[in-house]
Amino acid sequence: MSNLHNFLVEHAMFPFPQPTEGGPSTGTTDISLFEVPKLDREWKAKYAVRDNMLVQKLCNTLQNILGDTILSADAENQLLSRFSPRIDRILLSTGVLKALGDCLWECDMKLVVKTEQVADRGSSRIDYNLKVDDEDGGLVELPWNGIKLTWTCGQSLVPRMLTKAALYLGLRQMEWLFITCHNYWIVCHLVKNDHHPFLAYSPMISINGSSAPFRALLGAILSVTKKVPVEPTKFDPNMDLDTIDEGEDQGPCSHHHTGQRKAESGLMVTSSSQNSPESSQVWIHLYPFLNNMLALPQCAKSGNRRLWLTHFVGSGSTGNVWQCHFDGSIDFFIAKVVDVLCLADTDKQQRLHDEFNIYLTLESRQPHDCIAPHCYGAFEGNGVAILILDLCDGILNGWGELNDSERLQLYKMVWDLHRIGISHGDLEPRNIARTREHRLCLIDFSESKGSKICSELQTFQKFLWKQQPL
Ligand SMILES: Nc1ncnc2c1ncn2[C@@H]1O[C@H](COP(=O)(O)OP(=O)(O)OP(=O)(O)O)[C@@H](O)[C@H]1O
Repeated sequence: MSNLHNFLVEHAMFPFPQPTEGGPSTGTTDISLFEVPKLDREWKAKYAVRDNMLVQKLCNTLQNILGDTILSADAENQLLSRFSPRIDRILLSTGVLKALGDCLWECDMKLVVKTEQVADRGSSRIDYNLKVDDEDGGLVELPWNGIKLTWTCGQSLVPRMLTKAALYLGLRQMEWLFITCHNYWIVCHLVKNDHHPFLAYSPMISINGSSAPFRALLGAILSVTKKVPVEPTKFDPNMDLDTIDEGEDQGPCSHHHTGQRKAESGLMVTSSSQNSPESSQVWIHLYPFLNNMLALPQCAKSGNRRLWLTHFVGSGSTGNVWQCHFDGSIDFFIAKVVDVLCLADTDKQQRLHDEFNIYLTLESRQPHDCIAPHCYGAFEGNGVAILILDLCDGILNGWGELNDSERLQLYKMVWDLHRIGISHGDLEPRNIARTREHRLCLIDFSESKGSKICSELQTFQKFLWKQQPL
């Protein structure tokens, strides 16, 4: 018979590979500053406080909860098979989950992996979303997720990353977040408090020869599910999260493509509700891309250039797509929004720039509106880049929806595109839209390239006519 807590102190360790083995993560979570207004007051961290003892506090909580829980010889052998020689440390594999599940089992709790969204086109989202059986048999939403934020070893904790972690926690109404980067972990705790909710964060801790990261993780899970509070972090108002992104330092990605600040467009954007008081609305000033020659729609020209993102349409690998309208107008448009919060977002930003260049080419041709929705320009502001387009009625769900004349119309459209020297690069039904004038058009030029060969056209012909002659 041995003691579960002592067992964990001795065995709950991860391997410590060299940076070349696997390398640091460069993924990032998909969190938009536009989501800020959706945060409930108590979940919106306003400050960040470094707590050097945070991990230790979690380990102490775990020790208190486990007390002298005894392991039978069988249970010990079972756990040893999970923990020896080392726990598989990669969150995207199941080693950690199995080890956690076994420990919770010893505490008469069952771990259920609810959803698992693994890396998507180089951008890591939520790795795991877990549930634990609570004592009454109901399911508890487990506020723990391992996520990967862009953070290279040795880099100090940049405020921008903390802002993102705080947003992530607040939007998902979770208290704990474990950020991993190669051999290091950072633990974040959202401390809810009506007067000044804040984010407590640990210094970077190494997994080298230490079982503390795993114990802290289990401590966070058990403290929530068993409702055992962790020793509080002292509030310190020195680092104000709300003002972090203001000022001249616009972060690593800003002006990446332009190298200089552009003239302000007078355009502002928000996802705040129009019913919310002015004081709680979050507005971002927008600056046109340097090569933006396109004019805003007529309804935006009469003075008030405020853009309201009103309805979330969908998201893709480049960014989030919103329905929007200008102040005082009932004409709806589409805004394709890319977060530019950290270096890993530069890839998406580049895709938006490339897509905008395609729209510029199309807009300079007549009749441009046969191929794609009208584009009204591309802009960037604090942490975002945005493309404004005409709103279409919907997208195709499959090629089978097309009648004969639509197939011809579409084929001709792609033919025209290639004549201009552009290949779309992603001709799928989801990228074919129906306009409000009941025509078809192509959307999503984020994979488009200049093209000399027409293999895309040949493949497309096969899609449409299933290899039968025209
Ligand atoms: N002009 C538009 N009108 C209406 N809906 C649109 C428009 N543009 C995009 N959408 C919607 O938003 C979704 C995502 O847009 P889009 O495909 O441009 O984004 P993406 O990030 O480039 O996606 P992908 O991962 O396919 O490359 C589309 O599938 C469509 O439903």
